[in-house]
Amino acid sequence: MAKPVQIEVWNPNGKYRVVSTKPMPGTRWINLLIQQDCRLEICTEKKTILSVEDIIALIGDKCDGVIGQLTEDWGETLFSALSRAGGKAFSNMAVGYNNVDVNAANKYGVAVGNTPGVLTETTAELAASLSLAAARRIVEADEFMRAGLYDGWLPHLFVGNLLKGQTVGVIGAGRIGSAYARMMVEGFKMNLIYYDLYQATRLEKFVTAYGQFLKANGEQPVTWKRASSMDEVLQQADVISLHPILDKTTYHLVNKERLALMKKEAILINCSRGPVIDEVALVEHLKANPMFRVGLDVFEDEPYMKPGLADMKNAIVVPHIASASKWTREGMATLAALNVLGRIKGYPIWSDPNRVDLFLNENSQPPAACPSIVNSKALGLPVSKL
Ligand SMILES: NC(=O)c1ccc[n+]([C@@H]2O[C@H](COP(=O)([O-])OP(=O)(O)OC[C@H]3O[C@@H](n4cnc5c(N)ncnc54)[C@H](O)[C@@H]3O)[C@@H](O)[C@H]2O)c1
Ligand SMILES: O=C(O)[C@H](O)CO
Repeated sequence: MAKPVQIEVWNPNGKYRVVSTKPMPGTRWINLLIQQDCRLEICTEKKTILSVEDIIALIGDKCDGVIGQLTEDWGETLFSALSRAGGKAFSNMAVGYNNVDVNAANKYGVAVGNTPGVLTETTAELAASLSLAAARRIVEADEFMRAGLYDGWLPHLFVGNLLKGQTVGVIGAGRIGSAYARMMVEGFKMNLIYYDLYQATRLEKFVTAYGQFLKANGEQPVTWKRASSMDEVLQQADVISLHPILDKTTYHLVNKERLALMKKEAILINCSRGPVIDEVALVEHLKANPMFRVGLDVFEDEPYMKPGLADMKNAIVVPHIASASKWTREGMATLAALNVLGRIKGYPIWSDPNRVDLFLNENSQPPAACPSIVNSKALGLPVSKL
């Protein structure tokens, strides 16, 4: 039998029972649920990653919906438990949902929500921060200062790479990849090369217009190119940032052979998912190429790093914080709660999950719709006309 899990209860007499597997930032998401007759149970267990057994205990015999986290394994076992408890809604508090078996959710008629849009700029800003930190060796220099090793200015001290005029490569030019590309092109006047399965038309128009603006002001215009293969990006770019979803097609997308295609002094950034890079191959590449640098927010076996990575001076590592701004995390909590609430209430699905601003406006009631349900078509759920 599963062990009881520690919880905090809001609105005990609410008609619908909603469980959140973690406390989440802000209070708006809590208020929105309790105003709509939900009894909310928030798991306050100290353990960071809940097991399937812990979550089964949280679901119990009656549960209308669950808000969960990307660290949890949402597969057949949990969706069948949720369905047996009468639940028909689950939402990840994340845009990525590689931890969710959507086919299993479909089988049990459970809607799967995610939280796009609200984290686009925040995540892109972290990718840009890692790019700058790697190019200018900020972490190494900071450690050097704190170790009391600075004894005066020297011509060769922590010489790094200038970004202006270099080429930024983006793999996966969706919401976050495009936002990152715009930051690097506009902020640092870098040229763009990108690879995606689809054409990033708005991004291309942006770079063209910015290039024209620079030219009209007597400056070197920036350029863009849509690469016909990922290898072309790896060979040509000076800074490469990875932003695809994680699925079978992107697992170990960057492997030993592909690392070897990159420039010896290139910078590789990963704010997507750890398994997009073969991390063992990356450690070997970092050892063999001291001028090659990486900035990693995500890891293949999170929360662990592959042996040797933590010792590499040419690697900057941060603990999956790319979406960690207050506004974004509170917004993610709101969108996840509204996905679950909307499904419980039988609301239709918002027609454009990239346009979620109306749900985030604290001064008005959110629309009566689920902001983003990834399997709405498979479940035949109606689309909102709002
Ligand atoms: N580190 C973090 O905290 C953090 C935060 C937010 C998102 N993410 C990750 O970033 C991912 C992207 O988020 P998004 O909102 O930009 O999603 P998105 O769907 O807008 O963009 C993903 C892009 O990847 C492209 N793509 C898919 N398969 C590809 C392939 N094989 N090769 C090249 N491109 C491919 C898609 O066509 C799409 O344009 C999420 O799925 C999530 O895993 C991580
Ligand atoms: O997919 C996501 O949303 C992130 O990894 C957490 O912000």
